[in-house]
This record gives sequence, C-alpha cells and structure tokens, in this order.
Amino acid sequence: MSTAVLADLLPAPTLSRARVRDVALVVGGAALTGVAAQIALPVPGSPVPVTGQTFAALLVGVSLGPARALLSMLLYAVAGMAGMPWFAEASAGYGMPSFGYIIGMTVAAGVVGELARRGGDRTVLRTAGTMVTGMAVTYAIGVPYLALATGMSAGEAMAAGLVPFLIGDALKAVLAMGALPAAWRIAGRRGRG
Ligand SMILES: O=C(O)CCCC[C@@H]1SC[C@@H]2NC(=O)N[C@@H]21
Repeated sequence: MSTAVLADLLPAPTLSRARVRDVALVVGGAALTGVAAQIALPVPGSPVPVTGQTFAALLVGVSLGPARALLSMLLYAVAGMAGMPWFAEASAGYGMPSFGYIIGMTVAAGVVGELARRGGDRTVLRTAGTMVTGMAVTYAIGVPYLALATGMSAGEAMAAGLVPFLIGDALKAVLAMGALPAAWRIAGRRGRG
C-alpha cells in the first residue's frame, strides 16, 4: 500500500518546482533537528541529555517520507560530523558517546517515513505505533553504542541511556499523536475545500 505523506501536499506543479521543494524540505528538516537539539537538559549521572532532537527527527521522518527524511538526517549527521555545531548543546564531531543516537535517529527517520507512507500517521493509534517504533530503533542503536563507547555494562547503559528518557519520550509521542492526525484532518478539509 502506498499513500502520500504530509510533504506531498505542498503544491509543486512542475518537476523542477518539485525538486526545489524537496531540497528545501531536506535542508529544512536538518535545520529543524539542529535547532531542536539545542533544547537540551543534562541528566545527572548520564553523558546523554534530554533533547528535542528525537521529536524533530521523527517528525521529519513522518512528514517527509522515507527518501527525503533519510537524506535530511544524513545531511544533519554528516554536517555535524564535519563541524557544524548543531548536535546537542552546540556540539559537533563524532567522538561523543551519544553519537550512536544520531545514527539511530537517522535510521529511525527512514523507518517512520516508510510507515507514514503506508498511512502510519493517519490515526492516533497508528501514530502511537509509528512513534514507538522510531524510538525503539533510535535506542536499539544508541544504547549499545553508549555501552561500547564508555565501557558501561548493558544494565548501566540502559540505566543511563534509556530509562531517564522514557517519560519525555512518552510526552513526545502524545504530542505527535495529537498533531499528525490533526494535520491530516485539516488537509482533508482543505482538499474538499
Ligand atoms: O549528542 C547528541 O547530539 C545526541 C543526543 C541524543 C539524545 C538522546 S536521543 C534519545 C533520548 N531522548 C532524549 O531526549 N535524549 C536521548
């Protein structure tokens, strides 16, 4: 099954305009994630802060669809590795123990983009499943990376790199569960115009 994602609703009457739109979406998605990364709260005893990044990356994934979302997050990751200070707390590079989450968010954006392309953001319940999947992918890469980078045991890495974020992640999911189906309802009303 293949459906549109939210970005496809932006008008692009010609192929060249569609290209310009897509480039703007890819660059805009990376910039949005970079800004959201600056909303960061340190977690005592953990090298990983609470950030707005996951929410932004998953939102980019769902609203841009798999290909544009993956490109957008790759741009975010590669520019950050090259020195653009738009990782959490204005950091850059790839030496930090939280770098695995950036890889995780990149993969997750592609995965949730594909789920959205199959209608995974059209209802509250489906959006919940899509967000939980995206977060699970992020942690599945971020937590083992954290353990390897710091020498923590699996239990320590989960205590420092997963548990402190669960409540915040639940709030981010609830926000998306309200916003995304509502955006589709508004788009539907406009479409019927
Ligand atoms: O150094 C970075 O830029 C990456 C920070 C990663 C933060 C992770 S993403 C999943 C979890 N949820 C949060 O709010 N923070 C951590």
